Amino acid sequence: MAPSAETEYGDNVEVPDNKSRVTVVGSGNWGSVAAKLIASNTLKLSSFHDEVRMWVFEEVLPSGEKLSEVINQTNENVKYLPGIKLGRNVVAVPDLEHAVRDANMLVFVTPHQFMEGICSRLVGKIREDAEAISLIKGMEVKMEGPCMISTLITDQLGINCCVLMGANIANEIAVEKFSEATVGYRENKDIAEKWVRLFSTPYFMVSACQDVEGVELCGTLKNVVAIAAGFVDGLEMGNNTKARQFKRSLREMKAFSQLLFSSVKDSTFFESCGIADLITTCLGGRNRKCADAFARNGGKRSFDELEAEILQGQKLQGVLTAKEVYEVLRHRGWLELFPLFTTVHEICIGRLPPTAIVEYSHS
Ligand SMILES: NC(=O)C1=CN([C@@H]2O[C@H](COP(=O)(O)OP(=O)(O)OC[C@H]3O[C@@H](n4cnc5c(N)ncnc54)[C@H](O)[C@@H]3O)[C@@H](O)[C@H]2O)C=CC1
Ligand SMILES: O=C(CO)COP(=O)(O)O
Repeated sequence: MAPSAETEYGDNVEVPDNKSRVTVVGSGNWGSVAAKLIASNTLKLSSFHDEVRMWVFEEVLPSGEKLSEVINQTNENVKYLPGIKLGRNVVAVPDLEHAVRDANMLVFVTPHQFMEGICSRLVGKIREDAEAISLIKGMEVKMEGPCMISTLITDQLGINCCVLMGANIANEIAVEKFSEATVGYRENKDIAEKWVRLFSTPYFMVSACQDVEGVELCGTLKNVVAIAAGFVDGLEMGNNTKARQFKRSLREMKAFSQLLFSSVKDSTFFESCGIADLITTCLGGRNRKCADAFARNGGKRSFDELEAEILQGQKLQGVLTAKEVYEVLRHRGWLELFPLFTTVHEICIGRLPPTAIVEYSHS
């Protein structure tokens, strides 16, 4: 690893540090792959420090060892990404404050339901010049209305936040199968391009799109659709039914996004974050898998139970997002405009049977 300014020049000499330091906040399935991607690039790009800190929500493994210690010993996240070397320059850090201290590039990648708590712990603890990017697919619903995770980060921490979304099933990228992703940004194209450089590899092609809300809403809403796709699979309704759902869901995703933010562009739905993520998640994602099991069990086993059994600690985002979307729709009087989103939530909470997924509308 490159020597730090302190070891090279002695403690008393002020050396300007023009290099960026990256911390990944989160170490689940995608968090670990993101750390691996980034770490392969910080070694190559002279504008970044080699070391990538990865904050680990500490847990004790069945062996009695701490997850962060095992990651640092083996260079593998044995729980969330077994069998994949992260890169020796990835350092697992269980203390959140310590993980973010010194970093000017913060990559947030945790299940969305934990972000409010994480942000409140980070207030006053991060560098003032920090830039953030969120890889998190989800949103919060507050009294004032829906709040995207990038907005939560900006509002709570007072920093700019881009997003990175796409057709990105983490286990496939972990073994370096080709995929694309979209960085959504608000105004500062230079920052977006810096994120693009940090993530891009020959097997992970990233492009920038000036539509932060559109990109983030695509990533968020497709998780609701993946639940619907799982119901269709679990009921063995076939490909035509599933394709019909793609059609309907794209329409609802676009209408919902553009009702919330008139700035959302049509073209965003044709980027990796849009149609491509919708398809991959409905074919191979965790939300689809758990919803398939839910429908096969006739809705008699809860999503919480299935999530724990099937995902072994990884988290579903779609069920919670369906509830959050439903709250927005109900509050605004839009339920009837969004029959697919509405029906998904009503099936998840047991108000409707899984078969209702094709009964809601014949449009
Ligand atoms: N896994 C995938 O293929 C992809 C996931 N994403 C998104 O990335 C985000 C993060 O997902 P993953 O990295 O896959 O996580 P995951 O679902 O694999 O893992 C769950 C993570 O949550 C942590 N955790 C559990 N309880 C916690 C608590 N109370 N506070 C804080 N952390 C806690 C666990 O330690 C673990 O790191 C989600 O929004 C997901 O939609 C996006 C693209 C691909
Ligand atoms: O977002 C994803 C792929 O882009 C992963 O989706 P799941 O959480 O359903 O596995």
